[in-house]
Amino acid sequence: MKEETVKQILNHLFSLDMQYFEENKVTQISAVIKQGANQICNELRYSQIFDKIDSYVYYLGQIYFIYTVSPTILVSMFIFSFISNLLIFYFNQKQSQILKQESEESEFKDFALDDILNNMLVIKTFGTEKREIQNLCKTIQQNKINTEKRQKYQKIANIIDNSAYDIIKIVIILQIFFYSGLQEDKALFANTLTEIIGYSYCTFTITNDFLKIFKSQPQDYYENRKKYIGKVMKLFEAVPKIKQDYESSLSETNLFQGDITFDNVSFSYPVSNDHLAQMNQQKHRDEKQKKQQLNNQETQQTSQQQVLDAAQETDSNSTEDELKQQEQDDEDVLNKQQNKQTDQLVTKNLSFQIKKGQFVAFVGTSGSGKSTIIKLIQRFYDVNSGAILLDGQNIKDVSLNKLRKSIGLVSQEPSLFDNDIEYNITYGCENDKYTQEELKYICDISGVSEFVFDPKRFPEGLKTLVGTKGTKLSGGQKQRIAIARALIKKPKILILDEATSSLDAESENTVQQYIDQLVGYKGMTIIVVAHRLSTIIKSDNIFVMKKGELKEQGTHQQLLALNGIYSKLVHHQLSFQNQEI
Ligand SMILES: Nc1ncnc2c1ncn2[C@@H]1O[C@H](COP(=O)(O)OP(=O)(O)OP(=O)(O)O)[C@@H](O)[C@H]1O
Repeated sequence: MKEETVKQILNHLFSLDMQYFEENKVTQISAVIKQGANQICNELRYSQIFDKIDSYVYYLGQIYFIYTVSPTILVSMFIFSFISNLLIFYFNQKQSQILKQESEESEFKDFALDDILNNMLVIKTFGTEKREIQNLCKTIQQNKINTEKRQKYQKIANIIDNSAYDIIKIVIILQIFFYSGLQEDKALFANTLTEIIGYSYCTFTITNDFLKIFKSQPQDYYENRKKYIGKVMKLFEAVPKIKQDYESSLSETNLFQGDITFDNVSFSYPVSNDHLAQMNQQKHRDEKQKKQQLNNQETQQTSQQQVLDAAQETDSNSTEDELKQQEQDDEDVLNKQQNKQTDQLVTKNLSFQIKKGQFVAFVGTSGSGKSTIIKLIQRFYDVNSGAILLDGQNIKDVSLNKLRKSIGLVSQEPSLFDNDIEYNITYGCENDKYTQEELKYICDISGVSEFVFDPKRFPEGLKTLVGTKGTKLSGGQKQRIAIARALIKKPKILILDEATSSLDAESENTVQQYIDQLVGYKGMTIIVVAHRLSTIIKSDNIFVMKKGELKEQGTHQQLLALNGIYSKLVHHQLSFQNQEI
């Protein structure tokens, strides 16, 4: 049941576009899935209460019997059952309030722990181990206090639960003795004693179930439901702006050939929910300030000139009208911005062409939009205006699967799966469709063979486990595995997004040599985003970006001769390197 729920959630997650994952923390999504799946399963179990209809029919018979013997006994049984159940629910409620807090804290503790593990390097560099331990201990301590409190309430609820049933029995016995004193047929009355005591559980169970539906437990239950299932439902409310079609399969011949055209492309990032929330908060703060100012203004005006009251009132009314109008305008702007883009264009009227088999590079200052262009080519986002064409087809009109299968990406910090090297390299091969010769060849051209087949350092060869996020490998090794992983899927376009910029000079040189050898490989188009200009000197075309605009383009020599932005960048880097030396 749980697997099915998790599967449905994951299916939905995979249907969402990259924007969702750029806006939401991975750890939070993971917690929602885990807790939400549990709650959904509980809900399904809870609905089994309605399966008890049979038992209720049976209880009704028992109630009727007690009623015929003595309605007073029946009423007193209900009253006692009701009171004791209320008490039990009260303590259960207390318990679950704390449980809720406890689970929030434990969720927070998990995030804190994840954060520590993900930032181990930063913590060690800054020497903040002690502070991290103290912070985590504080959370754990608070968690412990709440657990103790919850256990106390649990004990009280258990005591009442156990004794309530006995108290009801005593009450029945006392009442029957009282009645038997009045009844003539004492023997008959005594006979019913055992039967009524035997039936006493029915009022207890009925009131308990009744309260479960209408009183505190369902409330707590729905609280939790709101908390976790609500979040899961919210997750299901998220709709992809770009439909994902990861299920369709394609043959290699159907892939794009690698001609890319940007035709007057302008783009700005969509407004994120966080940003919207911030804007809302700012809007409320501004409103408050305006109202305060308006009040001050009114008080001042009244005390200064009473004669002009009437005229002033008109004025202040008009100010109020203006304020209302302003508020309305603000709201309109906010509404318009929902599901819309920010005003800040990240690329502006961008037009260029990349021909099949070319080796091109994007350079420019930080924030000039280079990585955004890469995201747009992969259609992680849709453009505001203009069009991106692949082999002459607008990418909006083609299958996303075909687009993504045609592209191999190597990013700055490639993420590897906690498995062996072979698994990571062949990750993109559908149904393990690859031969050992193919794998060996890919390892050779990507530079993986250079280290992986060294029996001293890698006795397990391709079966060497890489560790979580590839921690057992160096940056250069990880990068070469990422290149091999991209190449084995035979992409028509290979994108290297600052693939070597986080490496040291030596590793960068090694990786760069292998990248250089790939130029012209099977007519593959190679797009490089580079900071170090020495790595792109041989490219067929260099696009120079500044503040989202394409300022220059040409070969290294042509751009140097132009003596423009590129030439300045080159000289800047050269003087910087000389200084370093
Ligand atoms: N997911 C995002 N949401 C909103 N704005 C973004 C997002 N990603 C990037 N930006 C903004 O878009 C602009 C261009 O960023 P981009 O990453 O494309 O630049 P870049 O040239 O690749 O920079 P760098 O060389 O530093 O990596 C920047 O102003 C950046 O703040």
